[in-house]
Amino acid sequence: MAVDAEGAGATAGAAIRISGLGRSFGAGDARIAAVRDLSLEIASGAVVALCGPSGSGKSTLLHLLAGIERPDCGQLVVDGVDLARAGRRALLDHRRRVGLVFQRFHLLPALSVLDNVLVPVVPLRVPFDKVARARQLLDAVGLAGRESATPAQLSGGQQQRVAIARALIGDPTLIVADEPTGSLDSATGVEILGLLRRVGRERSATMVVATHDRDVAESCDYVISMRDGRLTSDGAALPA
Ligand SMILES: Nc1ncnc2c1ncn2[C@@H]1O[C@H](COP(=O)(O)OP(=O)(O)OP(=O)(O)O)[C@@H](O)[C@H]1O
Repeated sequence: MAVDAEGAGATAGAAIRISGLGRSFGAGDARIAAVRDLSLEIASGAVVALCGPSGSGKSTLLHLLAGIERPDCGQLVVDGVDLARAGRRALLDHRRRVGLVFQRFHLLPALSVLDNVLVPVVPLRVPFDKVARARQLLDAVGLAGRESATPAQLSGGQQQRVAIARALIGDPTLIVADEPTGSLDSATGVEILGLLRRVGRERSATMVVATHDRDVAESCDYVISMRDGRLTSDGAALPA
């Protein structure tokens, strides 16, 4: 199965090439194959929705893509690096190029909005002014002026905007979002996905979004579905 990039900003060639990918948990009779014999190509810059019932393996696939989990078997090549075989250093470098967005935002409650955005780059030496970049991103997600607020002072949608800014601070080439609208009402969810798409596109980032929400899935370029750890659909573009 192959998923192409649509629209501006895409570069030639697949950013993600997956072949015969497998990941299991547990042992013996309790062994669960969360991802099994999965093959897929996603071109750089594509925005892909990943659908499927609970337990079908979506989060596991996202964790594999992000380099948080290691595959048991198969190939998982992201920007030329096979994460199944990469050494520790290469895996760390990969993780730095991934922006993560979660359903429950995972903001640190004691930190200000600005400091939350800065968290991923605090330990890193980066070729830009971290604070200036964080402020710029907060502006881009519509939160200029709220830098000193704490997460508890923000609505759910605003907290997810902070999480999106945090995901972008390291200039990711891949954005992995696990149910990013799952804690939001549906209008806010579509708005947040629109924002994520816009900021992702501006950076030509490839984006994979796990979602149960049909509206969110339809707003992506492609929809792929999983069941029992396998892909069930062929990644055809949905009609506009
Ligand atoms: N760390 C783990 N240890 C044991 N089993 C796991 C682990 N992670 C995932 N699983 C199992 O793997 C299967 C796939 O889980 P996964 O979370 O990837 O599915 P999902 O499609 O993301 O589900 P949901 O939509 O509910 O988040 C499930 O049976 C789950 O219980």
